[in-house]
Amino acid sequence: MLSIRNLHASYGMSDVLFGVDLDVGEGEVVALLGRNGMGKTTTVMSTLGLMPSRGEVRLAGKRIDVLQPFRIARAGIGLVPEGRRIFPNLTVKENLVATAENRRGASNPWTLATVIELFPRLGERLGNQGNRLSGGEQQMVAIARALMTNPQVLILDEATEGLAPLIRLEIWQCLRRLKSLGQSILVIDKNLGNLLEVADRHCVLEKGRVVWTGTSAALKADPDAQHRYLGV
Ligand SMILES: Nc1ncnc2c1ncn2[C@@H]1O[C@H](COP(=O)(O)OP(=O)(O)OP(=O)(O)O)[C@@H](O)[C@H]1O
Repeated sequence: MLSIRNLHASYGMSDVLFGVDLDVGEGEVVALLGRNGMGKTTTVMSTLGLMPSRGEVRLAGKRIDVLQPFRIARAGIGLVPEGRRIFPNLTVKENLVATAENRRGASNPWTLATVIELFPRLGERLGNQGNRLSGGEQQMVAIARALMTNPQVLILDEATEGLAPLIRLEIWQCLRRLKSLGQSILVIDKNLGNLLEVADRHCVLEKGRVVWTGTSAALKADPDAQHRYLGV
């Protein structure tokens, strides 16, 4: 579904990614792992055309690295960004409908009604402004907003960062539900235990290079790699 080849990126003179290859198959959940500063967010930003980069990025077989950033998003990538970035002065409902679309004509598209079914709490908060929500509620809005673009691939950068334990559980449960519905997902998070349980495959970055890829079972069975690359 999403295929990234030989991705290079830099901030000014400083090179940060050195030929990253990454695949998310249809209906697959892939975790992008690595310690702080290894290039995870940069990979996401480059994939979305939000920073200068080079390499080949395909979505459902079509080159998207040649497109303008807003067209990349419209091509079918839904981003839940680090820090959520919901519109603070819009209500929950306005946040959700602002970018909603079903461009590819999904037969069972996400709508306001179905995202509220996924996150009932949002149904009670529809009229609240974004800046009056808890961190967990903001993350639910960010996920629901991305889903309402009916993306081919959903990308979550720091899926549960800074959230209360119970809300984290809800977010992991939501990801399991999305997986069961066949949603392709690329997820970044610090909680390896949850990622091992939810993700099908893992891709580990170290200093802007992919140093390990494999299934959850393979990563579980490789404490050496966990220790070396993730400091576990
Ligand atoms: N705006 C920036 N300007 C210059 N260098 C940056 C900038 N953002 C990130 N970097 C550098 O790029 C490298 C990769 O950062 P990136 O944010 O992609 O890492 P990450 O794996 O997502 O880490 P984290 O878990 O801390 O978010 C780091 O060395 C970081 O210092």
